[in-house]
Amino acid sequence: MVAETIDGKAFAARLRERVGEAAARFEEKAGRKAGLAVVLVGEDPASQVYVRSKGKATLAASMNSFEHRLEADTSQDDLLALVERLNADDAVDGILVQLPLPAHIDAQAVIAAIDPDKDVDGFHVTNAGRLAVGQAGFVPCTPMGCMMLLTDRLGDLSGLDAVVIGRSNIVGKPMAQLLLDANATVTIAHSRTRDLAAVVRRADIVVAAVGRAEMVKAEWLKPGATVIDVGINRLPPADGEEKGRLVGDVDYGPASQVASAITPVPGGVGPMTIAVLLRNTLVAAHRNAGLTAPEGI
Ligand SMILES: Nc1nc(=O)c2c([nH]1)NC[C@@H]1CN(c3ccc(C(=O)N[C@@H](CCC(=O)O)C(=O)O)cc3)C=[N+]21
Repeated sequence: MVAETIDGKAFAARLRERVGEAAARFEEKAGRKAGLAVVLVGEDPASQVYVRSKGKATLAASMNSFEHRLEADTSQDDLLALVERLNADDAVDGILVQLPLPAHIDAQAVIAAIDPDKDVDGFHVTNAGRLAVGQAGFVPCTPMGCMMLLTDRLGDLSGLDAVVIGRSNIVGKPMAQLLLDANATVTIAHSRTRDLAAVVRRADIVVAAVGRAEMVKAEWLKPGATVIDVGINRLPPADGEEKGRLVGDVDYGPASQVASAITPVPGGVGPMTIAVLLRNTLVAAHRNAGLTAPEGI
């Protein structure tokens, strides 16, 4: 079997297009643009790349982008004060504080300071709680993007066996909850799981979110499984390369001979994360303006 590639990049481009059209209609109705504030502390090169691409995508979708770049030695109090200003700013519908933060800052305290109704990352405990009990709120962008790719590909997920590898608050746990809400039978595997290969072998759906390059092997997969690879890992440079290749958590080449469909890295889940962030921001804008968010974005 040769797996079909799930083109997250193309799917995300279509989603951004729809969000952009809806954002233009929002501007007509509300008399202002939707706005996303992104806060970056320090100079981590990878974070700078992400922040730049988020800013570009936000402007391209007819929304305002407010970028706040702070020195690496910014105090927690100064960062909290900025978050408070953004909470109070009516032009700001969504707030994203880029993670990871420098070690001297308590990331949980910063996330807790964000108004839950501007928390377009869905990281605030209020939104985690809303997801856990089935109330409307913001769902973390990466798992939401994975769900869109899965339902687009498979339709109804009822009764399917899903294995999520990884239990982070940002991806693994919310991913498992979304799959459960879609009536899949969900297993969360992690570093202490005994016989991971046997657990993965049962799965119709495998979501890999461990952050270890090419860890999930083709031999572990059930033939015909649908594989969503959340990992983005940079390999050490090979001979003659300046930078190492980007690879996922799944050993893509061999796995694509066993799976029926698989997301590539890059071009899979990553672009979906940004597209869902824009969607969440537009939903926040409608709520903040007292308007109902359109269906189907
Ligand atoms: N508060 C917060 N929210 C986040 O959502 C958040 C964050 N902090 N910190 C960093 C991670 C990482 N992240 C990515 C988003 C898009 C791609 C993406 O579009 N990747 C492309 C290109 C990869 C490349 O070439 O570097 C791809 O996979 O095809 C990747 C990674 C969001 N994050």
